[in-house]
Amino acid sequence: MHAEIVVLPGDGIGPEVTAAAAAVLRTVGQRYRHRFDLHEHAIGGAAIDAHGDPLPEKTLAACRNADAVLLGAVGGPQWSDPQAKVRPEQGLLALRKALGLYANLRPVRPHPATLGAAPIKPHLLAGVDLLVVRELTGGIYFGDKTRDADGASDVCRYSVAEVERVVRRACVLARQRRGHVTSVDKANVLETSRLWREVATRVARDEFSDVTIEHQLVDSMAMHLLSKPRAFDVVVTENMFGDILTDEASMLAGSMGLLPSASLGDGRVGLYEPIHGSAPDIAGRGIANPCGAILSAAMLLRHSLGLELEAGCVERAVSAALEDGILTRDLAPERGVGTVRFAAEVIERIGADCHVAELRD
Ligand SMILES: NC(=O)C1=CN([C@@H]2O[C@H](COP(=O)(O)OP(=O)(O)OC[C@H]3O[C@@H](n4cnc5c(N)ncnc54)[C@H](O)[C@@H]3O)[C@@H](O)[C@H]2O)C=CC1
Ligand SMILES: CC(C)CC(=O)C(=O)O
Ligand SMILES: [Mg+2]
Repeated sequence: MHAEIVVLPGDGIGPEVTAAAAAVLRTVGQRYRHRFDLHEHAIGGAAIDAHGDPLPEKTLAACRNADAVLLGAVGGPQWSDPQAKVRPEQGLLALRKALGLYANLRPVRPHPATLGAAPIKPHLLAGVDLLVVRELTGGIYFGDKTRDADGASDVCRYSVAEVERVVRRACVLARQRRGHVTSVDKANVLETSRLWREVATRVARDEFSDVTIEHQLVDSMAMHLLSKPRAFDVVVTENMFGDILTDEASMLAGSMGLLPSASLGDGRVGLYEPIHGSAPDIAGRGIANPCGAILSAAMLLRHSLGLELEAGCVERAVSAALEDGILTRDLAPERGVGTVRFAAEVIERIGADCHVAELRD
């Protein structure tokens, strides 16, 4: 197949991890005879520096015309002045909104080889396999923001239609898994959460009789996620709660560097990015964990290009590298390898168990 893939490296460790994921995509293209054309464009702080705009027109146009978009991360202290008129993060929020990517899929499946790095008892982690579906284009991140001499405000708003579509997406995904959805809100306090709970209850009851739904308040969910993570299958929640709960969930896997994501809408283009940020504290040192970015590339192969078998090859190559004890420094501080070496070890293992002829038969 032929696919146009836009790569948005962004800031901090973004360029380091996207280089690793792009190398993996090129390898998949060569081994399985696909033509993947990768084109880099600017976003975030790098785009502010080069063009004065965190999401230049040219970048947005390229994303709209692509088959899929792979992104690293945006942001950093040099663009974080409270007085700044434009911020890198605005570029990413605007891109998600412009492409209508309302469902952010964040799978959490701790690998046995990284359990030792997780600050949670290993017996609680065996068999954990959950999928957080985070609403991505509504809520408090997108509401009006005001500031005056006395204070500031951020408006949180959800429409019925916004809740319906993301809950539907979560229920469809649950059907393909273990058939259980946990909807997370703060319905004891927030009006948007009372709406969320009503709509989620109705959608599940009226449209998905084969899916069970339960409701959890976000504060106790933060606790349950660590004390009984095996209890969850699909977790659906609003934008900010999903952002926070998935950083927490990365500790089930062992590092922020491990978790991938896919952002999908009803349109053609999907956006794929690790869940972590630009990690300024380790940027430029060649030690970032590229797993989240590489596994995001696997999600790109699956969800945007329909290449399920190739996606599986990449996921198994990452697993095989971890099983063979190849770990980055976030997981093995004393003996960990760098970003480039980890990517090379994954690339070496791609296709070890899956040759082109088998894939095409
Ligand atoms: N999607 C995006 O582009 C996101 C951007 N950000 C931005 O990133 C900047 C830094 O934010 P932080 O709060 O520090 O969050 P962060 O996710 O960048 O880093 C949190 C901690 O995790 C570590 N870490 C993250 N990714 C890693 C990886 N791949 N390998 C090894 N260690 C890793 C970092 O070294 C740091 O100690 C901010 O400007 C923030 O706005 C934050 C989250 C998401
Ligand atoms: C706009 C981003 C910085 C928000 C975030 O932390 C994320 O999407 O994970
Ligand atoms: Mg986040």
